[in-house]
Amino acid sequence: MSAAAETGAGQGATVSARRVPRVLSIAGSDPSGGAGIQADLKSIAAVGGYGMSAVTALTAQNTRGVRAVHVPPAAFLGEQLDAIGEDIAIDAVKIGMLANASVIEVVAEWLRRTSVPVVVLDPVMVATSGDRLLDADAEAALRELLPRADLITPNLLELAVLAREAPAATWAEAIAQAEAVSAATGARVLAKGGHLPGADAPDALVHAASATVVEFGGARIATTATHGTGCSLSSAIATLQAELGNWTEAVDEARRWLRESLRHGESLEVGGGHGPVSHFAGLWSRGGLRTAPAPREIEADWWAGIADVRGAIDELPFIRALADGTLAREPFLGYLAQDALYLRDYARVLAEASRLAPDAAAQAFWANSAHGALVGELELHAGWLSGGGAPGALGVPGVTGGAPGAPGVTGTTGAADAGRSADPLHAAATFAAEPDATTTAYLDHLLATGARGDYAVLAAALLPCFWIYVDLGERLAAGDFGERALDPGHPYASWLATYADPGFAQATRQAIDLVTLLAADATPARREAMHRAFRASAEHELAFFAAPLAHEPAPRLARAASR
Ligand SMILES: Nc1ncnc2c1ncn2[C@@H]1O[C@H](COP(=O)(O)OP(=O)(O)O)[C@@H](O)[C@H]1O
Ligand SMILES: Cc1ncc(COP(=O)(O)O)c(N)n1
Repeated sequence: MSAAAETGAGQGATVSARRVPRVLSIAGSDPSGGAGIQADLKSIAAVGGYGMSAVTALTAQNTRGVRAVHVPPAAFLGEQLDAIGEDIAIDAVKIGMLANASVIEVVAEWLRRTSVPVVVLDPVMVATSGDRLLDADAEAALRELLPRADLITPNLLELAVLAREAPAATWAEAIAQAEAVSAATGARVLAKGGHLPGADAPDALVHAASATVVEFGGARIATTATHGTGCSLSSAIATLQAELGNWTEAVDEARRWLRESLRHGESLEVGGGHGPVSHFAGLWSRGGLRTAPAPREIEADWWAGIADVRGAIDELPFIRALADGTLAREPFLGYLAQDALYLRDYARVLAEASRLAPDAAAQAFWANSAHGALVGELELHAGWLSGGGAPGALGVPGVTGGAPGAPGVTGTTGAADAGRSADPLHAAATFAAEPDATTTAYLDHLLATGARGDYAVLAAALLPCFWIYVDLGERLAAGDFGERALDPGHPYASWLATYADPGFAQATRQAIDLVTLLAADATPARREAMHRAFRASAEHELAFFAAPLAHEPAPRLARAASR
């Protein structure tokens, strides 16, 4: 019982290689983790980048406020920047807290001699708590740095300072100030409405050179968790701009991510002041937290997990006698008769997998397997069961290692077939037997798994029939069960050849790849259900091989007399 399937187009196991932007944050440290480089690294990772950080200053702060600031010698920041820049290609830089004029000078000098495709500057001056994060006398130096940025992301108060005006009282005033700053610096300016009164928290991307203003509307989210929103937004935009190459799309996507993170911030229960946003809330809920094993690991685990079943199959008198040619004709024909019945329904279940398959390649694979099981393998069975001559001379029926899409059968296999039924499916003897309890149990398991409609679980249940047979066939053909199995005059040579066929091995490889890829992508619970179905089928395989030489079939239950 195996699916001698033709090799249809397989389920590719490759995951598309997306370029992960390498993003550097030049910013201050917030030990409470909500703002500064800590927020930046989380944000970069949350939107799909690889984060790096060069620390400008150390703050002692929490969600309630900043207690102290320590600025290491600016030259040491230069050392950090050189260490990173001399080794790593940087796709984007986000600049945050700069603390004082000498820090700004080091950053400006580094930017002058480093080519970075994306520079986002968040002109941090005052924390959400109201504490100063930039020396008052450093404003002039900061102003000189602005033209080096591609995008500047000031909050309302910072925008007013940069525009040398009073803080905007209306959104229209904020946009006008952003236009002025953009015109003066050449950079795009993102005006942010987080500090506006009212029910809305809009942002606007302003570019004076192209006279464009793109507004992003959005209702204000009722939350106290706004610590680090500016840091988080600017690093997310830098990352997304490196990936998407489009400022409007980058801002739009970053805002959607930030709003989702804002909604979940309070649930973190961090601190008694303005808490942080929950940077990974969306990822956690959509992707889960558990690690997933790779397909190759699943393959090794599942195979090792049925080592007991495989060992028991190897020891079966039926397999031993089949290998050394001492198996009597009766149990062999009994086995083939049950196998023919099995294959007929197995093909139905393969067809059900084809019906449920989510893509055309998998659909074709299962359909080909169904065809191969019915037509290809049954040719062998029909030859024997119809009493046809010496099937050992038949060669390999059914399994042709042809191109994808080619039918998985050989109609006839030459002169040696003479005397055999031309159409095995119509040969009266093929399905003449009654299914015994073992065959019925295996088929019930497969048919029920198919009826439950979970494609991944069904695919896992179908796998042992491929895998155990191909493994057995290959080891028999390699002489692992004795040299006699290699003898062309072996009485069951046609059976041995069928399951050692390279086309069958190739189809089995595809089935393993397809199932283990599904398992790797599944939730842990679903993967476990797949594994249970796989294990159950393997146990049925053992029972199926044991049945022909089991001493006595289990006594039939006496029917209750009906009145
Ligand atoms: N309560 C809120 N609801 C929705 N968005 C907000 C809220 N608070 C801030 N934002 C958004 O967070 C980002 C940071 O804005 P803002 O708070 O103005 O800057 P900063 O953190 O630099 O002071 C902006 O996109 C702003 O619209
Ligand atoms: C080290 C550091 N950098 C920046 C901010 C600004 O935080 P916010 O984004 O809430 O304005 C901060 N509080 N601490």
